Amino acid sequence: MARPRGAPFRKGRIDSQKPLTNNPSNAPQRAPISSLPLPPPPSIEVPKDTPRFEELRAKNLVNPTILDTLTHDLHFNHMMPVQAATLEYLLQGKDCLAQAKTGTGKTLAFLLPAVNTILKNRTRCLSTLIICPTRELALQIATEAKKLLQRCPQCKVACAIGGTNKNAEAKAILNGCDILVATPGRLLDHLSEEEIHRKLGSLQILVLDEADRMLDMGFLPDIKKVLRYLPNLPRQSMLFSATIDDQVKNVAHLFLNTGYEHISTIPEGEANTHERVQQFLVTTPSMIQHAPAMVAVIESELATAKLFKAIVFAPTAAHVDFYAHILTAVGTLPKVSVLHSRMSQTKRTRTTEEFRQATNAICVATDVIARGMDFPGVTHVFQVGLPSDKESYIHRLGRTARADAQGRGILVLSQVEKGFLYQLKNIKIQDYPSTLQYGIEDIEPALADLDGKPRIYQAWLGYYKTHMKSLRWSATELVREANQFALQGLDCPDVPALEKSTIGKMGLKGVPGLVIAPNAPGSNDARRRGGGEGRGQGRFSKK
Ligand SMILES: Nc1ncnc2c1ncn2[C@@H]1O[C@H](COP(=O)(O)OP(=O)(O)OP(=O)(O)O)[C@@H](O)[C@H]1O
Repeated sequence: MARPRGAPFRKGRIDSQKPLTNNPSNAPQRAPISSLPLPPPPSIEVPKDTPRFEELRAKNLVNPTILDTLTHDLHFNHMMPVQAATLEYLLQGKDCLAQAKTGTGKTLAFLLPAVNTILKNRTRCLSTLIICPTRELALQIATEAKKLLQRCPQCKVACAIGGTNKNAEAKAILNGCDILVATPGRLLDHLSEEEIHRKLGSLQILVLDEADRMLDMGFLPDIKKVLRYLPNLPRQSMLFSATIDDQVKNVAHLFLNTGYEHISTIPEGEANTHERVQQFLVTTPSMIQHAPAMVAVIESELATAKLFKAIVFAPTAAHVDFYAHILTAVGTLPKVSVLHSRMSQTKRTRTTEEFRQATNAICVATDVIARGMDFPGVTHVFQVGLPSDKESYIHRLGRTARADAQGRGILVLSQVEKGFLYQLKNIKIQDYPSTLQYGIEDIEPALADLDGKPRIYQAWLGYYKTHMKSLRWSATELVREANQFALQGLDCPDVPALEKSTIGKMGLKGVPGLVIAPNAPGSNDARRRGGGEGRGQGRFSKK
């Protein structure tokens, strides 16, 4: 049963073994987070049956300086399986499409051959172009490349990502860099400048990280445009991802030389999530309980965890702000931060860095950090509400249990969203083992000072509109659910009004239950037609 309406926000009270009662005095006592001893981060255990990097020295395949960096500075001794499977092949300059589970060292698998080529035939021109989907990932890859090149200060790494000073980026490229790590949009901006375009004139290596994302319908047109800018010279191309779909296989030939290898370290039919990640499902009666269920399951996990560094994934930036507000209001949880694309790049980069350094923390985020991000020591991944697709589920989950560490993944879905589980065949997800008690009343005090409710409502509507088919909802049902979410889940006094143009863009024109913003052209028309679309007319308000 939920906390009585209006009672104070519950604090740290879930016993993962026992159901809760309403009485806060029954809540198990937990030491404040700040007083918990902090064990060291999980150690990285690389399988010992893979070859050692030193074997590449004996075979004279890698520049000795790079090998010294790997083994002495970075303390990498044994290869990870994907490195063992691809390195010798890639070090010979061949092309490949490579697939390996999340967090298993794909970055080094493409960086090592790239860096080796740079040192072998340094042209003083841009030699390697690495394209990836997000700014954070580009910055991370650039950092990894710099680590690998730490004994070669003459080699430079630059980034071209959106949201930053374009002139400063252009200057770094024009001053001479060996590796450029870029996101597609900003890269195209730069390439339209003749001088920068010329810098790619002797490109030797092209890498598409998160290849399935880079080659999906969203990014493919831009990537094809980039391809047109590249010199018509022999080059080595490498495509890497944890998930490779048919679309990638269909278009891979546009990027890879004929005869390329498709190397996968995931056996046919095996799930591409790790056995090391225990995966659980929390089912809520409806979507309005997503937020209170999230609080309850986080508290439940926290009660038994020695360390708690969690990412909470939410469908939209507005959901992220909403969930972060609710989690912050609990008061007893580790520090909560947010990451989404509506933030300034400076803030995004600072938050990413702080979360990277943290040992006990919660980061609420959109898919902006779902792929590739290597935050050390993430113990839990929570996914609240429908993930956009199976790949998103897998990549988000892959933020924990990296490089052989352990982790837990918890998916919170409402009854109506559970059809999504059919997409996750081969992936073992158990029902959450403890009884959780929660109700919308639990979060009501926090809802009272929640800003931007209309924005959250609109984002909810926009997100679930794209999933109507899988939810088997008509437009009317979608709006009915959205309105219930606004009135009960967000505690709005009335259904928030939407601009007529927004309704049109969503393809929801004329759907009953929507409220058109007052003064917007059309709202009066709608009333004249007897559509009942005015704000707070009773039909769509609480009272
Ligand atoms: N041979 C190695 N020995 C020890 N640690 C390694 C080795 N190779 C990579 N790592 C570490 O493993 C972690 C995960 O690597 P990486 O980020 O490259 O994974 P990934 O496969 O690219 O993941 P994703 O699919 O999420 O993009 C990193 O912290 C990296 O430094």
